[in-house]
Amino acid sequence: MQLVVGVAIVHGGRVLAARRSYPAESAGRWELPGGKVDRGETPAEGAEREILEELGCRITVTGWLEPEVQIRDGLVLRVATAALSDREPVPRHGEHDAVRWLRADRLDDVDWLPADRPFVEALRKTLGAEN
Ligand SMILES: Nc1nc2c([nH]c(=O)n2[C@H]2C[C@H](O)[C@@H](COP(=O)(O)OP(=O)(O)OP(=O)(O)O)O2)c(=O)[nH]1
Repeated sequence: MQLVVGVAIVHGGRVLAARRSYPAESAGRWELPGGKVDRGETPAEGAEREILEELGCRITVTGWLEPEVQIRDGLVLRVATAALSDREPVPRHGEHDAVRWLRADRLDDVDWLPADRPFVEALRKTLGAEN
């Protein structure tokens, strides 16, 4: 079973969503940036490494959201909440072609990947608690 970590970076009462540029079936849809946790890495270490690679910024994992969602055979998604530790995230390496900071009342504005949808209500609560 391969674990994928999506990271809900929360800052100023908003969460960062990223638009995938590939593969074709996911292109144009939105996700929480992150990726596959490597062997020998904790999920939090994987989250911090993927965000540094994809967005060029450091984060600190602050918690985990329920539930755990099967993306497809052999691939499971967990979502971490995280705080920004330094500069603003900027997409690099072409995996994402846009990012947006969404407030609680804007979470439905983007077309989330199916596996991310079960997390939207938990995200709304997390952001509501920040305000
Ligand atoms: N990162 C991320 N991936 C997600 C989310 N929701 C979702 O279905 N996925 C899927 C898309 C991909 O099929 C898979 C993660 O692959 P990835 O391409 O982000 O991971 P990676 O950077 O480690 O990938 P790789 O190129 O090394 O295979 O999980 C999400 O919120 N965040």
